[in-house]
Parts: sequence; structure tokens; C-alpha cells
Amino acid sequence: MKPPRSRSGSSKDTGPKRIPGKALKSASNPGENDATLDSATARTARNKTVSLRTARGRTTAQQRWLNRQLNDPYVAAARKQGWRSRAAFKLIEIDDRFKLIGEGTRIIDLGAAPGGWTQVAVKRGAKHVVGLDLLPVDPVAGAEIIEGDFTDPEMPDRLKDMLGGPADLVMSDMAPNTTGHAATDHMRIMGLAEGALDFAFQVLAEGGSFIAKVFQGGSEKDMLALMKTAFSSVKHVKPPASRKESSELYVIATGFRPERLLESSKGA
Ligand SMILES: C[S@@+](CC[C@H](N)C(=O)[O-])C[C@H]1O[C@@H](n2cnc3c(N)ncnc32)[C@H](O)[C@@H]1O
Repeated sequence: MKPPRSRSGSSKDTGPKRIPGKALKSASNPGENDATLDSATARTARNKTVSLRTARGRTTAQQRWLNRQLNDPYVAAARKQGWRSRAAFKLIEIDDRFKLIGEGTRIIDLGAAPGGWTQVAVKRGAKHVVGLDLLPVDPVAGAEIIEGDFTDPEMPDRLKDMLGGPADLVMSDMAPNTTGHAATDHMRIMGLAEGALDFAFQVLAEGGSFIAKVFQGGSEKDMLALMKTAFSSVKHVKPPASRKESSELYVIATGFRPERLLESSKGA
């Protein structure tokens, strides 16, 4: 695998020099959520691997996860460049291609913990960034962080107030706790993506964009049809930083057209 690169020649994307405070664990299971690796985990992973081997004398799922993390160039690069998660590279790769973040962009980051995407948004010059997660997130300079559930009915207005107006970009890297049962996990992640889309409809400015994590097979038929109505362009991408063996994809919808959404809801 090629080592990850930040945006060519830009000093903006080198990430902070150090990770302030202690990074936080995500709610998902080890092995399913690459954001669970923080620098502290990485520092102790080698020791844990050894002790697991010693304790059990056989390979465990946790040991495989630790080995994978230790051998992952994105994990090493994230640690070196000061990104809180290897997931930061997914947003960097998406934004290199779609150019959604720029000077003055107002962004809502749903499922922000431990803060990698929020860091990238700030580094790329976004004007206002609000990160939301069920879990606490250490402060990110230049962003506002709030702990809560995006399904809370007050959340869309609350986040719009924090941004000082509608958002130009809603991004969701939200992931549920995984069960290991593929169909259930697929349903849960698609539920989050659909919820994020509904949230985006409530907070996006005309012409705004939406990024969400979905599962292989792309977006569900109904969700895709709705996005095609409400946005001028809808694409699915698998950024190189997304693990090959993972069935995750990202849907990128640009050019929000609220009037089309209104028309279609009248016709329904
Ligand atoms: C893969 S992690 C996000 C990683 C993040 N993009 C980064 O780069 O650091 C997914 C996050 O979604 C959050 N999440 C799941 N359901 C949520 C909900 N209902 N409201 C807010 N956050 C949620 C989880 O707590 C978890 O921290």
C-alpha cells in the first residue's frame, strides 16, 4: 500500500504538531472502527499484543486488530501528522477530489469523535465548524464541539445557531456499535445515513453539500432517489484510506436544491 500523502504541496494539511490531551475511544468494536486507534493505543499496542500472545498462546480477534493497526501505514501517518484518527485521510482524499471545504465554509460534522474530520475541516480553512458526537471529544482549536445525539429534535436549530446560519456542508462519518451480524450492521449504518440526510435537509444552505458513510451496494434505493431529487449531483466513492476489506463507501451529494425537495414532497 502506498504511504498516505497530504494535499500536494499544501502546508495546511500537515495536521497539528501534537495531539492535545488524551484521545478518546469510539463506541464501535475494535476492528470495525478505525477511529478507535489513538496515539495512546498505538503506543501500548505492541505491549498488549505480546501479552495477549503470552496469555493465550493463540490468535485472538483483538490481537489481529492490534496487529492490523500496527501494520497500517495510515495509522502511523495519522500519529506522525497529529490527526486523531486514520479516518482523517478519508476526508482529505474525498476533499482533494470534490473540493468541498474552503475558506469560509460552514460545516457540521456528525459523529465527530475522536475529532479527525473536525481537524481536517479546520485545517482546510472552514469558517465555522461544529462537531457533534454521543461521546466526549477533546477540544479542537478553531471548532466548536458538542456532546449529544443528532436525532435530538432540537439539534438542527441548535447547530445552525452555533454556526451563525445554515451549513454549507454536512458530513457524517457516523457509525453504530457493530454486532458482527452483517444484515443488522448494514441496517443500522443505513439508518444513521438516512437520519443524517434528513438532518442535512433541515440545516443546509441552498447549493450545500452532504457526505455520509454508507455500506457497499451504495445508498438504499429510496434514499438515493431522494438525494437525486434534492441535489444536483450524487456520487459514491471509496477513498483509498478506506480499508479494502471494509464494505464502507461514502456518498457525496452536491448542489442542494431545497425547492426540488419541496416540490417532490407536495407531489407525494
Ligand atoms: C467512525 S467514528 C467517527 C470518526 C471521525 N470522523 C474522526 O475522523 O475522528 C463514528 C462516530 O459516530 C458516533 N455516533 C454514532 N451514532 C451517533 C448519534 N446518534 N449521534 C451522534 N454521534 C453518533 C459514534 O459515537 C462515533 O464516535
